Amino acid sequence: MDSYKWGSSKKRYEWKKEYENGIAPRDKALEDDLFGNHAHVPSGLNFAKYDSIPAKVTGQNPPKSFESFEQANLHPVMKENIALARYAVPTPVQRNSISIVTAGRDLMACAQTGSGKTAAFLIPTCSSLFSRPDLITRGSTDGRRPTAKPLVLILAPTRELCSQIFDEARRFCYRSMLRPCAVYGGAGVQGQIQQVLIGCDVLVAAPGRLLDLIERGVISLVNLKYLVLDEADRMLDMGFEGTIREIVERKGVPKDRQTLMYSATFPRDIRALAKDFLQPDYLFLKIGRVGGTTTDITQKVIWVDENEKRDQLNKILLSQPPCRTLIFVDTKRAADSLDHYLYENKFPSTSIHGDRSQMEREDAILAFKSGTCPILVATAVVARGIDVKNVMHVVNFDMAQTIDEYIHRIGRTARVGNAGLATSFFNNKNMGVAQDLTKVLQECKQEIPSFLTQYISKQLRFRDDDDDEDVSAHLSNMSLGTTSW
Ligand SMILES: Nc1ncnc2c1ncn2[C@@H]1O[C@H](COP(=O)(O)OP(=O)(O)OP(=O)(O)O)[C@@H](O)[C@H]1O
Repeated sequence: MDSYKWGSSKKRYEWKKEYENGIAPRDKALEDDLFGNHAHVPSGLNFAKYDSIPAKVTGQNPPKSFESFEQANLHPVMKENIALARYAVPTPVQRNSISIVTAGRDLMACAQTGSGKTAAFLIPTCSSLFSRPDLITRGSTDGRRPTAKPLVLILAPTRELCSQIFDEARRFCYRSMLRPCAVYGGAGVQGQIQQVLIGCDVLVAAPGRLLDLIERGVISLVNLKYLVLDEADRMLDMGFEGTIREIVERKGVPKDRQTLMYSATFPRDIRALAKDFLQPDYLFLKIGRVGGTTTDITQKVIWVDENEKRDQLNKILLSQPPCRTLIFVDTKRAADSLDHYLYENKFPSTSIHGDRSQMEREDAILAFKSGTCPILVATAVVARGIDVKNVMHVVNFDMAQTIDEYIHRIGRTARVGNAGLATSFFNNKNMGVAQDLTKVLQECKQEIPSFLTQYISKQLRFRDDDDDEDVSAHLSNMSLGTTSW
């Protein structure tokens, strides 16, 4: 177990004092690890189409966005790292987010899956700190127990997502003084403590493990400059809200930090709740529709009764050229059982769910990424944020129970302008999502199967897509019981 290489202990650039008066040297081996082909998700033919998606900023005096990374007011080292990552042009969420964060404003941002939200917060926050060596602290030398004092805290809902954002942070902090770290449950806590005590300026954390390390006195948030909630609507829903409040409101987080929130979906009631954490003059950015998806995904919905699902899946997998396929099921047991079935039928599959040990979870993602097991059976644990190149097909073996969950799941394919396919098995058990699903299919001009035609709307209206100032009004109407949808 000790010799296992956890995601959180991966190598990062180690700044040395002697670099202070010059330029930090390159580290060729690390550069290959961070920016080599294996780490690169090439943008697709439809990348240019991002420009046609309307971007809207709501709030007082928003700063102007910019056209190219060159025009943005970024540190030269950050510009080099962006070039190494092969990002030629910023996506719309990056253009707007970088200028808003650089202008010192709080932000709630909503943009489609796979459109570069991670870099939209890492680039401006880290870049602004590259020129602030005065803020960086390292363990005390006076014999007292050292405490890590991060300047940037990124909270994310799953261990896999923390590990992935940590990888991005290792890229964007390359050749800088900032040392990124990740803490999340399941992985060896001692190794994580060792790492944060060496130096921890950018911390990617799952809420539970972070709270534990704050309570042990290993991490203190008193120096925080930026608080980022990735998958913010998930971080503020019932499962996490209490822990987030505990961390943000009762653990010494400075009131004058900047707070940034990102997601592809943002239900109106959660947006209203999110205001508790934002400055009153925060800006609300939406690229396209809140909760919308990309037209680069071909969405197929087919009727399949429960007892026919396995046969149907078998047929689909055999009828398509072998490609990286992610299959979602509802429960941990279903994941185990379907993985077993596929394995017995000689498909190269593996599976991931919350009852697996963290070692098994990291191994499953690695096998899927490397292509050793190009079929991954998963529960919702990888529905959000996970970015694996060339996922060509997402199958909802068990249909998602909410439209937002559906949007995140199918968003594992067709990332950064690539095309992808999502096939959903639908039957009597899924009628609860029929109306919202039909709207999404209509909006994206997808084929609507005969069993959904009764839900076709003459006028498409989406309840989460109003601008942010409407949210409070909506909530008070709701409490009066006058909401009509
Ligand atoms: N400007 C860019 N040019 C090219 N590729 C980019 C650019 N920005 C981001 N990418 C790549 O796009 C992919 C998707 O980015 P990211 O995971 O941040 O998307 P996201 O919007 O957070 O998606 P999700 O909502 O699913 O979490 C990543 O592989 C990232 O490296």
